[in-house]
Amino acid sequence: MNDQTYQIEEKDGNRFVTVSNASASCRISLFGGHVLSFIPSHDNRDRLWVSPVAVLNGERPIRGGIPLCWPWFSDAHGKAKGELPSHGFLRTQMWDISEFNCDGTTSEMVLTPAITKGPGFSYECAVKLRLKIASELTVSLETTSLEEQQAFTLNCALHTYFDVNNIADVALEGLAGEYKDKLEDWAVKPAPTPYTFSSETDRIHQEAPKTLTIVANQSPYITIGSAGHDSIVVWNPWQSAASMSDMDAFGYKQMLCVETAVTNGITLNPGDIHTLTQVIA
Ligand SMILES: O=P(O)(O)OC[C@H]1O[C@@H](O)[C@H](O)[C@@H](O)[C@@H]1O
Repeated sequence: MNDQTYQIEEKDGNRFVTVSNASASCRISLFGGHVLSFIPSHDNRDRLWVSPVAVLNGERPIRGGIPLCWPWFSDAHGKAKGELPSHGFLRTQMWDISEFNCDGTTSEMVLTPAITKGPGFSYECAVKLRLKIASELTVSLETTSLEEQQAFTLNCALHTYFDVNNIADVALEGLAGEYKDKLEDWAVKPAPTPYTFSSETDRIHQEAPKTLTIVANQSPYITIGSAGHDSIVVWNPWQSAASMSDMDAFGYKQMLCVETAVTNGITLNPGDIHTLTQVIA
């Protein structure tokens, strides 16, 4: 293993990995297998947002970066709300680095979680998070069924918080068709055109385009590629941020979650591999 181009810092009971190469740098919390920043060298601007008051010591999920949702999305775990953790249990456990390679301009890292079974999910499987850090960041959450006979179904998401500087200047391009509005009891509505933001937003889009663009001040700023998904989730808590202990009251102005997700269930037969990928360019 070439460990010359990443550093590990231990802090508050957590471990943070910084990967740097000629193209970009990327910081990862091993608690959650959670990408915290992605900074391309050409403009030195972080494409990801982390709340200034995020809890990073492992006591709760990290508000910002790329939380991993698995094996269920939100509270869709089949039990009463609150009985099992929102978004599953990958984002609240320690991960290990199992592979690393760097050729100077591209770094590839594979992370593995300690636990893949728990209350609410009892199937045999292996999970890997593959990161490719270059001028683009490619994040792939891979699930392999190790079951011998039975099939199982899961949901998952790359719940990315993009740093948008000022939400009032932002439009999201590429979404069409209908979405389910969590804020209005899952009412089905058409995607707005233009897709801008002026209030709390919590939507599951049923059309799952491969490419979306975050436009800032009428210029394309971030391109989001997606694969292995059936939905796109768009979330901004707006003033509800004021009631979140790990977000400041105006934090919503700087962030937009655009999540590459499976929310309708993917069924894996024995030996099947599912890969959910997001590419941030
Ligand atoms: O606070 P959490 O568990 O990280 O979830 C944040 C948000 O995540 C989004 O994906 C959900 O659609 C929202 O309903 C939820 O509030």
